Amino acid sequence: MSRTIQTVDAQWLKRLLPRRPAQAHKGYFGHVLVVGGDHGYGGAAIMAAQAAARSGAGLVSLYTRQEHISAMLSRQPEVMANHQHFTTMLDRATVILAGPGLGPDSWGKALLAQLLVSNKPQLLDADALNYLATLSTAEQQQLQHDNRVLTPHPGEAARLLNCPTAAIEHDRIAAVQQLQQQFGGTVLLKGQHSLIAGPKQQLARLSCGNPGMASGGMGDVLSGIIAALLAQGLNSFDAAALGGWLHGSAADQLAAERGERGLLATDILLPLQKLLNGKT
Ligand SMILES: NC(=O)C1=CN([C@@H]2O[C@H](COP(=O)(O)OP(=O)(O)OC[C@H]3O[C@@H](n4cnc5c(N)ncnc54)[C@H](OP(=O)(O)O)[C@@H]3O)[C@@H](O)[C@H]2O)[C@@H](O)CC1
Ligand SMILES: Nc1ncnc2c1ncn2[C@@H]1O[C@H](COP(=O)(O)OP(=O)(O)O)[C@@H](O)[C@H]1O
Repeated sequence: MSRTIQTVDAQWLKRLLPRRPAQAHKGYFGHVLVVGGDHGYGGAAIMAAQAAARSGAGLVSLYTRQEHISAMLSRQPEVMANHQHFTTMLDRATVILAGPGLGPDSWGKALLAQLLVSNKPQLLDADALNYLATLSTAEQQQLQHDNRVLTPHPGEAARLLNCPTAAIEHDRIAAVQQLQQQFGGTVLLKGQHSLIAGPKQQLARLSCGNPGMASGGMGDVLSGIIAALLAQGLNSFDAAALGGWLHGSAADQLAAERGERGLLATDILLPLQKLLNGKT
């Protein structure tokens, strides 16, 4: 069935993120648990946690390798970082973000086996997607749920659909819809004019973003933004679409001020807070 393509714009922000109630406390805005950062990849998980904190989540925790804990705390002490008590951390979280820097090894796989069966809202990126691609169709179907966001780049999308990356890029609309049908929830297919397909036949396209964003860690920051929006109560489609718009619009502001070349993923955090609050 063909879906109408919606364009995400600033109106979505007004509609989906109204002013906070005056009596609000941190418990109103959810608790994101970031799971990632195997040896050598701590930065990805740290950037995702930092982006979630900067995007309005009430609380953010990070489960990672012991060697990354002090880097996280010195960079952003608001994040609760731990390398033990995974089950307790999973129980306390309201939203799970898994994948950035998680790696392909047994450490990450064991964590995924535990968290994928949770029915809490989830965002899966990077190595969590690569793991999903290794499961049988029956296992993939068993793990589907509507409040889950998958954020593949075209290389990851190709692994999920078991086809060449060129086939994804050849027909991105068909690819995002096929991913959504096969894996359920919402799928955001990254790249120029990212596409978002949701569980109720929704389809949206971003017109923001620029090639300055082609730098390592940019997707990790996107995952943190979307997870924070899930934590604030948005459904998977709205969180992915609005998160993608905030991410691309922040990058466009930076590119207009400073140019595209040399844009870094953590730079996105600078304009992000103003954008989130409707101040451009
Ligand atoms: N600071 C840190 O700690 C950082 C850590 N990171 C962590 O590193 C881990 C590996 O993640 P990754 O994305 O680099 O590896 P991977 O999926 O194998 O991609 C390479 C392959 O996929 C393809 N491909 C990639 N992008 C594509 C695109 N847009 N469009 C099309 N194709 C694309 C590409 O194909 P190529 O074009 O090169 O032929 C190549 O085959 C992961 O844990 C991540 O979280 C990163 O987040 C960076 C910052
Ligand atoms: N040329 C481009 N135009 C618009 N957006 C882009 C472009 N290149 C990259 N991006 C965006 O930057 C992000 C890159 O994510 P990803 O490939 O997962 O990076 P990483 O794995 O390094 O974090 C995605 O949100 C993608 O849509």
